[in-house]
Amino acid sequence: MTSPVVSLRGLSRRFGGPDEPPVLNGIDLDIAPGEFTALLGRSGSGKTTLLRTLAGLDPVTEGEARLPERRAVVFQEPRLLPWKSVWQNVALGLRGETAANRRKAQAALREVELSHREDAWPLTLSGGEAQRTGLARALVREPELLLLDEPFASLDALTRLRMQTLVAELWQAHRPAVLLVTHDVEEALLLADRVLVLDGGRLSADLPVDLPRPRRRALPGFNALRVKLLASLGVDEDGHDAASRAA
Ligand SMILES: Nc1ncnc2c1ncn2[C@@H]1O[C@H](COP(=O)(O)OP(=O)(O)OP(=O)(O)O)[C@@H](O)[C@H]1O
Repeated sequence: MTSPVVSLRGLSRRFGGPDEPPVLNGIDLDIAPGEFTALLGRSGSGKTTLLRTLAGLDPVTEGEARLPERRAVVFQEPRLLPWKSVWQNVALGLRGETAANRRKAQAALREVELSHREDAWPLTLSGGEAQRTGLARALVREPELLLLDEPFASLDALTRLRMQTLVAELWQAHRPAVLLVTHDVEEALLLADRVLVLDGGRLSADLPVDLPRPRRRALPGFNALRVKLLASLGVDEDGHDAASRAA
């Protein structure tokens, strides 16, 4: 087996004192090069905390984390610098607005279909355009690990569908390992090879998604996986809390 691009062993993270339960509690996880992984879990289960550790933004205080050098993150809000143009924001991924980096930024903007907005100011962009700029800024680094923290959550439904397709295409073209944090079970199944569920500080499910690509909701097996994942999140098919229904 090729060696994993990410390897976590016994990773724990606590924010409170020693009496507080840890947010992450002894996580073991390997992610293979090029693997598309989705991370689900209830609100407050620690998804962003895990993503920030993989991004190298938070220190590892308990356990071990082996991470690749080239990592890039796209957050829910695009976090663009308003005083820099679109291409200059993309070039931030490269450190330095040289002619060569400008060409790389332009190539990344072509890939996210935003060439026509290269000189625009971030405040004039739509939500979808801003997120595509964020994606271009991540891609331009040619990351081995691309971390996506609910990148479509604040977009309207149609833009969200377009962005999901774009991310699937970019992943197939560049093949970084991806960790996508999402609340959306269908989004996880449309994009990922593997879905993890975080619960009580541990990975409570690790489900392979062996559906053919391009993915569609109408594929045989899609709904069965959806129901299985919802169950591992403690929700039944209609969105009811399984525990409260059983009571
Ligand atoms: N810097 C911090 N200081 C103190 N507590 C924190 C910090 N960051 C996260 N937490 C706590 O850790 C827990 C997990 O937070 P996290 O944001 O990782 O959850 P999440 O699964 O991403 O939630 P959501 O789905 O609502 O975004 C929460 O209880 C949160 O309050």
